[in-house]
Amino acid sequence: MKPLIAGNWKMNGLAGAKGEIDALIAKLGGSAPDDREVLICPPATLVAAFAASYSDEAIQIGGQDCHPLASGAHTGDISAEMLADAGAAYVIVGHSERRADHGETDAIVKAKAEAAFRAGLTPIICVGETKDEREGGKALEIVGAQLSGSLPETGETYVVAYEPVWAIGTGLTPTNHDISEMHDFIRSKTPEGTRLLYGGSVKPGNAKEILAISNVNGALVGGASLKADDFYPIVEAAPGEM
Ligand SMILES: O=C(CO)COP(=O)(O)O
Repeated sequence: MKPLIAGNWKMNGLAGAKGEIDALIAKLGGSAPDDREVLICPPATLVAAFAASYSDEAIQIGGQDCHPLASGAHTGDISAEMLADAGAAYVIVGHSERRADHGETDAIVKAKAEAAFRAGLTPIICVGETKDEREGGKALEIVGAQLSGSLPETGETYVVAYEPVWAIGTGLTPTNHDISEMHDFIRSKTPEGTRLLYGGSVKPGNAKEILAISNVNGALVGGASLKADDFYPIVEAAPGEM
């Protein structure tokens, strides 16, 4: 399988940030190498413009969230169909910032993943434990429960991102042993061929080591995806086809 290096821009980036993608593509020599996939998930306001600009480039565009329904009276929300219509290929669902800030349950995350399939998008389903849960020895149990509640049961392909909440934006990362243990665990709970991403303080300095861990098939990168100078070395650090 091809590793997937995905950038989650969160609520960052105005139209001028397109320059960072142009710079990234220039560093990549015009397009991402054939043996890895590169995805940028910008704020919803930029999805259509970016998807139109890069439709011929080997960089994909994704959304950061979607509503479970296709349309209706849901002020401020965006459906998976709208993201697909705007040119997105992927959508992140169940990010811990949405689970925490918007009360998203596993059942809602699962409904969003199913909405992504309905619209022809590939969902990136996020799971991860808090600091207290990790310190209490409950990381596997918590992630196991999130997986059983959030993963769709259809045979369609999805991506799982393991993002320990305490590692997001903190500069902290689990040990290689803990990442390996968790990814082996997630592998045992997901269909063969499912790509498993690690996310949480992935930086140019630690990407190579993390991406070399078995059952880590890519990264979901927050802060370090905003600048081409930081994101490019992470894309390059991924091993080729695995
Ligand atoms: O939440 C993340 C990606 O979805 C990770 O964020 P950071 O890379 O900034 O820690």
